[in-house]
Amino acid sequence: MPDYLIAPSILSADFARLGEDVSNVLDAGADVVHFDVMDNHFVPNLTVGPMVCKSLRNYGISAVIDVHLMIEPVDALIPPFANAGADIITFHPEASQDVAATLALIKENGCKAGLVLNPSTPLEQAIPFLTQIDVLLLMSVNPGFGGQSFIPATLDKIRQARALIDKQQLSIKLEVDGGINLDNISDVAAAGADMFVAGSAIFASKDYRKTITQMRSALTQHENS
Ligand SMILES: O=C(CO)[C@@H](O)[C@H](O)COP(=O)(O)O
Repeated sequence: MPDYLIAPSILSADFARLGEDVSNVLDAGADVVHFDVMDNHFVPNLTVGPMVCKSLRNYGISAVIDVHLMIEPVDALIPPFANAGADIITFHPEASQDVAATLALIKENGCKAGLVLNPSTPLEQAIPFLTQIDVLLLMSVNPGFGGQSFIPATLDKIRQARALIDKQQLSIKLEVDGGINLDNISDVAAAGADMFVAGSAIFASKDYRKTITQMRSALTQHENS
Protein backbone atom coordinates (compact mmCIF):
# COMPACT_ATOMS: atom_id res chain seq x y z
CA MET A 1 0.00 0.00 0.00
CA PRO A 2 1.57 3.33 -1.00
CA ASP A 3 2.47 5.86 1.61
CA TYR A 4 0.95 9.03 0.19
CA LEU A 5 2.68 12.33 0.89
CA ILE A 6 1.05 15.75 0.49
CA ALA A 7 3.59 18.47 -0.19
CA PRO A 8 2.33 22.08 -0.28
CA SER A 9 4.42 24.28 -2.57
CA ILE A 10 5.71 27.44 -0.89
CA LEU A 11 5.30 29.26 -4.20
CA SER A 12 1.69 29.96 -3.23
CA ALA A 13 2.43 30.73 0.44
CA ASP A 14 2.53 34.23 1.92
CA PHE A 15 6.22 35.14 1.60
CA ALA A 16 5.80 38.04 4.03
CA ARG A 17 5.04 35.53 6.78
CA LEU A 18 6.53 32.36 5.34
CA GLY A 19 7.50 30.64 8.60
CA GLU A 20 4.03 31.07 10.06
CA ASP A 21 2.28 30.03 6.84
CA VAL A 22 4.44 26.89 6.43
CA SER A 23 3.96 26.06 10.09
CA ASN A 24 0.18 26.42 9.69
CA VAL A 25 0.06 24.15 6.67
CA LEU A 26 2.08 21.48 8.51
CA ASP A 27 -0.16 21.78 11.57
CA ALA A 28 -3.07 21.30 9.18
CA GLY A 29 -1.74 17.89 8.19
CA ALA A 30 0.74 18.39 5.34
CA ASP A 31 3.65 15.94 5.22
CA VAL A 32 6.43 17.71 3.33
CA VAL A 33 7.42 21.30 2.48
CA HIS A 34 7.94 21.69 -1.27
CA PHE A 35 10.49 24.48 -1.72
CA ASP A 36 10.53 25.95 -5.24
CA VAL A 37 13.80 27.56 -6.30
CA MET A 38 13.66 29.63 -9.51
CA ASP A 39 16.43 31.68 -11.11
CA ASN A 40 14.82 33.79 -13.86
CA HIS A 41 17.02 31.89 -16.32
CA PHE A 42 16.10 28.21 -16.34
CA VAL A 43 12.51 29.35 -15.71
CA PRO A 44 11.11 32.87 -16.09
CA ASN A 45 10.28 33.42 -12.41
CA LEU A 46 12.57 34.25 -9.47
CA THR A 47 12.08 32.96 -5.94
CA VAL A 48 14.31 32.14 -2.98
CA GLY A 49 17.61 30.51 -2.06
CA PRO A 50 19.32 28.63 0.78
CA MET A 51 19.04 31.54 3.26
CA VAL A 52 15.26 31.25 3.21
CA CYS A 53 15.47 27.48 3.65
CA LYS A 54 17.73 28.07 6.68
CA SER A 55 15.28 30.66 8.00
CA LEU A 56 12.49 28.08 7.93
CA ARG A 57 14.68 25.70 9.97
CA ASN A 58 15.52 28.52 12.39
CA TYR A 59 11.83 29.26 12.70
CA GLY A 60 11.37 25.68 13.92
CA ILE A 61 10.14 23.88 10.82
CA SER A 62 11.24 20.28 11.32
CA ALA A 63 9.31 18.60 8.48
CA VAL A 64 11.04 17.21 5.42
CA ILE A 65 12.02 20.04 3.06
CA ASP A 66 11.91 18.99 -0.58
CA VAL A 67 13.96 21.48 -2.62
CA HIS A 68 13.05 21.64 -6.31
CA LEU A 69 15.84 23.41 -8.15
CA MET A 70 14.62 25.19 -11.29
CA ILE A 71 18.03 26.73 -11.85
CA GLU A 72 20.99 26.31 -14.17
CA PRO A 73 23.71 25.40 -13.37
CA VAL A 74 22.81 23.43 -10.25
CA ASP A 75 25.94 22.05 -8.59
CA ALA A 76 27.14 25.20 -6.81
CA LEU A 77 23.92 25.52 -4.83
CA ILE A 78 23.73 21.91 -3.62
CA PRO A 79 26.08 22.21 -0.58
CA PRO A 80 24.45 25.50 0.53
CA PHE A 81 20.97 23.94 0.37
CA ALA A 82 22.15 20.83 2.23
CA ASN A 83 23.71 23.06 4.92
CA ALA A 84 20.51 25.09 5.05
CA GLY A 85 18.48 22.03 6.02
CA ALA A 86 17.21 20.52 2.76
CA ASP A 87 16.31 16.82 3.00
CA ILE A 88 15.56 16.14 -0.66
CA ILE A 89 17.10 18.00 -3.60
CA THR A 90 15.74 17.54 -7.11
CA PHE A 91 16.91 19.11 -10.37
CA HIS A 92 16.18 19.00 -14.09
CA PRO A 93 18.59 16.87 -16.17
CA GLU A 94 18.84 19.67 -18.78
CA ALA A 95 20.39 21.90 -16.09
CA SER A 96 23.36 19.66 -15.31
CA GLN A 97 26.38 18.88 -17.47
CA ASP A 98 26.82 15.55 -15.70
CA VAL A 99 23.59 14.23 -14.21
CA ALA A 100 25.20 11.24 -12.46
CA ALA A 101 27.81 13.51 -10.83
CA THR A 102 25.13 15.97 -9.67
CA LEU A 103 23.10 13.13 -8.14
CA ALA A 104 26.24 11.87 -6.40
CA LEU A 105 26.99 15.38 -5.11
CA ILE A 106 23.50 15.62 -3.58
CA LYS A 107 24.01 12.29 -1.79
CA GLU A 108 27.53 13.17 -0.64
CA ASN A 109 25.92 16.19 1.00
CA GLY A 110 23.57 13.94 2.95
CA CYS A 111 20.35 14.55 1.01
CA LYS A 112 18.02 12.35 -0.98
CA ALA A 113 18.36 12.99 -4.69
CA GLY A 114 15.84 13.27 -7.46
CA LEU A 115 15.30 14.16 -11.09
CA VAL A 116 12.54 16.38 -12.43
CA LEU A 117 11.04 15.97 -15.88
CA ASN A 118 9.17 18.80 -17.59
CA PRO A 119 5.95 17.90 -19.44
CA SER A 120 7.91 17.83 -22.73
CA THR A 121 10.92 15.91 -21.38
CA PRO A 122 10.59 12.20 -22.16
CA LEU A 123 10.66 9.65 -19.38
CA GLU A 124 13.60 8.01 -21.16
CA GLN A 125 15.85 10.81 -19.85
CA ALA A 126 15.47 9.44 -16.33
CA ILE A 127 15.94 5.77 -17.18
CA PRO A 128 19.77 5.65 -16.97
CA PHE A 129 19.59 7.14 -13.45
CA LEU A 130 16.76 5.15 -11.87
CA THR A 131 19.04 3.20 -9.56
CA GLN A 132 20.63 6.46 -8.35
CA ILE A 133 17.51 8.43 -7.46
CA ASP A 134 15.19 8.48 -4.46
CA VAL A 135 12.54 10.69 -6.08
CA LEU A 136 11.24 11.10 -9.62
CA LEU A 137 9.30 14.33 -9.98
CA LEU A 138 7.04 14.65 -13.01
CA MET A 139 5.92 18.19 -13.77
CA SER A 140 2.26 18.38 -14.74
CA VAL A 141 2.60 22.06 -15.73
CA ASN A 142 5.44 23.95 -17.37
CA PRO A 143 7.53 25.14 -14.43
CA GLY A 144 7.68 28.78 -13.42
CA PHE A 145 4.35 29.70 -11.89
CA GLY A 146 1.73 28.37 -9.53
CA GLY A 147 -1.95 28.31 -10.37
CA GLN A 148 -1.72 26.64 -13.80
CA SER A 149 -3.96 23.82 -15.01
CA PHE A 150 -2.88 20.20 -14.78
CA ILE A 151 -1.76 18.86 -18.19
CA PRO A 152 -3.84 15.67 -18.68
CA ALA A 153 -1.17 13.90 -20.79
CA THR A 154 0.89 13.66 -17.58
CA LEU A 155 -1.36 10.82 -16.41
CA ASP A 156 0.07 8.50 -19.06
CA LYS A 157 3.61 9.48 -18.14
CA ILE A 158 2.86 8.74 -14.48
CA ARG A 159 1.53 5.29 -15.43
CA GLN A 160 4.66 4.55 -17.46
CA ALA A 161 6.93 5.76 -14.66
CA ARG A 162 5.05 3.65 -12.09
CA ALA A 163 5.39 0.58 -14.32
CA LEU A 164 9.15 1.15 -14.66
CA ILE A 165 9.63 1.65 -10.92
CA ASP A 166 7.58 -1.42 -10.03
CA LYS A 167 9.16 -3.61 -12.69
CA GLN A 168 12.61 -2.90 -11.29
CA GLN A 169 11.34 -3.02 -7.68
CA LEU A 170 12.88 0.37 -6.94
CA SER A 171 11.96 2.39 -3.88
CA ILE A 172 11.58 5.68 -5.73
CA LYS A 173 8.96 8.19 -4.62
CA LEU A 174 6.90 9.23 -7.65
CA GLU A 175 6.11 12.90 -7.14
CA VAL A 176 3.80 14.97 -9.34
CA ASP A 177 3.72 18.77 -9.34
CA GLY A 178 1.42 21.31 -10.93
CA GLY A 179 -2.31 21.91 -11.03
CA ILE A 180 -3.13 19.23 -8.45
CA ASN A 181 -6.40 19.87 -6.65
CA LEU A 182 -9.34 18.10 -5.02
CA ASP A 183 -10.86 17.24 -8.41
CA ASN A 184 -7.86 15.43 -9.85
CA ILE A 185 -5.71 14.15 -6.95
CA SER A 186 -7.33 10.70 -6.96
CA ASP A 187 -6.72 10.34 -10.73
CA VAL A 188 -3.07 11.25 -10.16
CA ALA A 189 -2.87 8.61 -7.43
CA ALA A 190 -4.67 6.05 -9.59
CA ALA A 191 -2.04 6.63 -12.28
CA GLY A 192 0.66 5.69 -9.75
CA ALA A 193 1.91 8.82 -8.00
CA ASP A 194 2.56 8.72 -4.26
CA MET A 195 3.76 12.27 -3.56
CA PHE A 196 1.54 15.22 -4.46
CA VAL A 197 2.69 18.82 -4.70
CA ALA A 198 -0.11 21.33 -4.41
CA GLY A 199 0.37 25.06 -4.17
CA SER A 200 -2.67 27.15 -4.94
CA ALA A 201 -5.17 24.40 -4.11
CA ILE A 202 -3.95 24.47 -0.51
CA PHE A 203 -2.61 27.97 0.14
CA ALA A 204 -5.48 29.72 -1.65
CA SER A 205 -8.02 27.75 0.35
CA LYS A 206 -9.54 29.39 3.41
CA ASP A 207 -9.14 26.32 5.59
CA TYR A 208 -5.87 24.43 5.07
CA ARG A 209 -6.90 21.59 7.37
CA LYS A 210 -10.18 21.04 5.53
CA THR A 211 -8.46 21.03 2.12
CA ILE A 212 -5.68 18.66 3.19
CA THR A 213 -8.14 16.36 4.94
CA GLN A 214 -10.30 16.27 1.80
CA MET A 215 -7.22 15.52 -0.32
CA ARG A 216 -6.23 12.71 2.01
CA SER A 217 -9.71 11.29 1.99
CA ALA A 218 -9.71 11.37 -1.86
CA LEU A 219 -6.44 9.42 -1.68
CA THR A 220 -7.84 6.96 0.85
CA GLN A 221 -10.92 6.40 -1.28
CA HIS A 222 -8.70 5.68 -4.25
CA GLU A 223 -6.63 3.26 -2.15
CA ASN A 224 -9.76 1.34 -1.14
CA SER A 225 -11.29 1.26 -4.63
O1 LIG B 1 7.08 24.22 -9.39
C1 LIG B 1 5.96 24.63 -9.56
C2 LIG B 1 5.65 25.55 -10.67
O2 LIG B 1 6.81 25.76 -11.36
C3 LIG B 1 4.89 24.12 -8.68
O3 LIG B 1 5.38 23.68 -7.44
C4 LIG B 1 3.73 25.01 -8.49
O4 LIG B 1 4.06 26.03 -7.61
C5 LIG B 1 2.57 24.25 -7.95
O5 LIG B 1 1.55 25.13 -7.78
P1 LIG B 1 0.06 24.78 -8.19
O6 LIG B 1 0.05 24.40 -9.64
O7 LIG B 1 -0.34 23.64 -7.32
O8 LIG B 1 -0.69 26.04 -7.90
